[in-house]
Amino acid sequence: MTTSLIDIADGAADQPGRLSWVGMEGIDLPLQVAGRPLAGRADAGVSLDDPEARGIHMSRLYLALERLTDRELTPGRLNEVLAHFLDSHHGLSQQAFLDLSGEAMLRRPALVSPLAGWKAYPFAVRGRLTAQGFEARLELSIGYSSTCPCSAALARQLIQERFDRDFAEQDAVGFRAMRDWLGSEQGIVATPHSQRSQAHLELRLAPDAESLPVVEVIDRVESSLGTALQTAVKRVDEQAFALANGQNLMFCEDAARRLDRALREQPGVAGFRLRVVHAESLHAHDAVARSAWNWPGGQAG
Ligand SMILES: Nc1nc2c(ncn2[C@@H]2O[C@H](COP(=O)(O)OP(=O)(O)OP(=O)(O)O)[C@@H](O)[C@H]2O)c(=O)[nH]1
Repeated sequence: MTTSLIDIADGAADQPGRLSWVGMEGIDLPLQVAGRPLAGRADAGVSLDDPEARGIHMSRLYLALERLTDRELTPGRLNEVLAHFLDSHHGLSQQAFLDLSGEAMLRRPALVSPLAGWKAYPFAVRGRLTAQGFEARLELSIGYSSTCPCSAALARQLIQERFDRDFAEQDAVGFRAMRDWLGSEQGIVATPHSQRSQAHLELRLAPDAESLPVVEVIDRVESSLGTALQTAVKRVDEQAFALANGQNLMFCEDAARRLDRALREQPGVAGFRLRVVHAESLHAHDAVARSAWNWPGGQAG
């Protein structure tokens, strides 16, 4: 004889009331993003709109996540799972939520040498299914290098002053002497400071977006900044990186404006909010700039 298991979640609530979100946070979930498997995390929930119901059915949400594990993550698949959340909570819930996060691994080529290496890009995908329909957001954090334009100008000024001192006595400076001086630490007396910086993006995906534009956005951001963090590096790559930094001197305002312009043209993106953080080596606090376009409330903050 089998005993039927008591199910108190099916009973009435001690204290009736609606809840805006009920579910589970921090579920381990293998995902596939940018063509590769990764260790992901999921926060899955629904609203509890029946004020009398004691609880939702956590296991139904948990089991629905399984269909995300063996295929590339797409907005369509996110929508499917959210629809399943609501179908399995008919009469209880009218809104479904699913946040997925992890680190996308991309292989990035060196600047000059034929080498390549791996870079991890933290991401989150946030899906909502409500009476207004399906909405998906993609969040990405992308590291880059920024060299301070003010520091670069001040360093150039010091180099000029050093030049004045070293060559003031001479009417004409010979090519060879000048060349040697430019190649010496005694001549190039100062260098500008640069910092490892981060662009944090929140993107509203267009309703017709068929895929997550993870690689496309990362490529666009890195090419618009010009100073992507490198992976495998030989000296020839390091020299190219030094040139790229010198040709792309950036305050945080410059970086934010570049990204704002680049992301407005990104197919599949209907709006965004961005924040760039320059972890200054000049001082112990960060320089930060924010921007937003087609963002609910117009908020950049
Ligand atoms: N609703 C709810 N369930 C919880 C919570 N903490 C743990 N659970 C457990 O989650 C398990 C799964 O719940 P259900 O999905 O309702 O499981 P079930 O009744 O076997 O499955 P169904 O027949 O599909 O409803 C139960 O054993 C609950 O006790 C909680 O805070 N709220």
